[in-house]
Amino acid sequence: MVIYHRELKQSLHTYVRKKSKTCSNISFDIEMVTDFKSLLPLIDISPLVAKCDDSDMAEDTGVVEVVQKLDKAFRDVGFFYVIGHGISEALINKVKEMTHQFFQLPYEEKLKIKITPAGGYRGYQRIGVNFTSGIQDMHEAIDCYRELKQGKFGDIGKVLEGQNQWLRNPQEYKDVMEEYIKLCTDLSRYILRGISLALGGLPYEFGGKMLRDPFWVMRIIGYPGVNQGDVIGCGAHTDYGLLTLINQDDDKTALQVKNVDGDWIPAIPIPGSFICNIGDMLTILTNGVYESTLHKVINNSPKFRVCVAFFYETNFDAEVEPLDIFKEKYPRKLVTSQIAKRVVYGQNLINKVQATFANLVENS
Ligand SMILES: N=C(N)NCCCC[C@H](N)C(=O)O
Ligand SMILES: O=C(O)CCC(=O)C(=O)O
Ligand SMILES: [Fe+2]
Repeated sequence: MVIYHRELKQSLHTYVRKKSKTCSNISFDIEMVTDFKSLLPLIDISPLVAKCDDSDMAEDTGVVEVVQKLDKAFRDVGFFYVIGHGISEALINKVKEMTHQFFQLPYEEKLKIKITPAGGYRGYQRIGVNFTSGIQDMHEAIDCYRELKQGKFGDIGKVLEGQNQWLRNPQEYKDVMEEYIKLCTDLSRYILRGISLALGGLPYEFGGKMLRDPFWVMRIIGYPGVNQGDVIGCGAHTDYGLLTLINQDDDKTALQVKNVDGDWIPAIPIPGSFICNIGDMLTILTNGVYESTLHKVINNSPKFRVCVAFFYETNFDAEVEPLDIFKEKYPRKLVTSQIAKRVVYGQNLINKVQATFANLVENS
């Protein structure tokens, strides 16, 4: 069952607009916006961003409040809206505008940066190339990965070696996206510090050897509009890494998140926000305390929808397993989880990529 309340959406938007007009320091009370059953929680993380590099951040009352909200959001839903993140709404919007422009180019033009296995699975894929659980996804996309130094990770790394591909159309697309990636990387690191505190650790529990040199993935996605019925834009899945930051179009609701009761909650867009969610590697590191949540995309609007998803990951060669501190604090949590208890991040990623693009043949 999909819970979708027009009134709820209306009131959420009015609430956000009113708040942003009346307060310069926007602050939300999560409970006023959501009950965790029909809408995702919303957290203003500005105190965390402000104090992030202070050694005494854990004593700040603003930080403590954010941390409590993060803990509740991640235990109950695994998803939340991030506001007060410090990335300008102008940049967030520019990224989406340029992405719309890219997808409007003629097909032949987009094919100039076509994804191939030999090119490290980087670049443009037409609608229907991507599969989730064996079913075709109705989206086109550009896939990008952090640069992998040739030979650094042996045979595992080789699969993803290649250059990210960009058309000079729109002109400054590459530069804007690279700036955006940098800011998203920083923001993810800040949120991770909050998560570390939320789990009862020090801010830097995730600074150890698995996370010193974090990998990242970015998917620039376009979902065609439809005139009737539900078309699966992306089938139900959990994300593979640590944290995901989703930047989606403001004017259509398409992403749906499964809640604890098994209902699909619509992730109604909130302008200027990111949606942040947990990936499988965080589930393993936290010994299963924070579980990655199933989500899917159905764009049933007649308009083309874009989403830019940034995935913040561990080191490429990290052997990911529960951190000792969380094993001690939360024993036996992972025993009940569906997720493996130990994986090599890069190998796990490659298995996913190869399954997703099983039908992609060289030179097609
Ligand atoms: N890097 C991430 N998380 N990408 C998410 C894509 C999810 C769908 C993919 N076809 C799959 O089957 O997993
Ligand atoms: O389009 C969206 O809103 C989310 C896409 C997504 O879940 C993914 O690429 O992993
Ligand atoms: Fe996802």
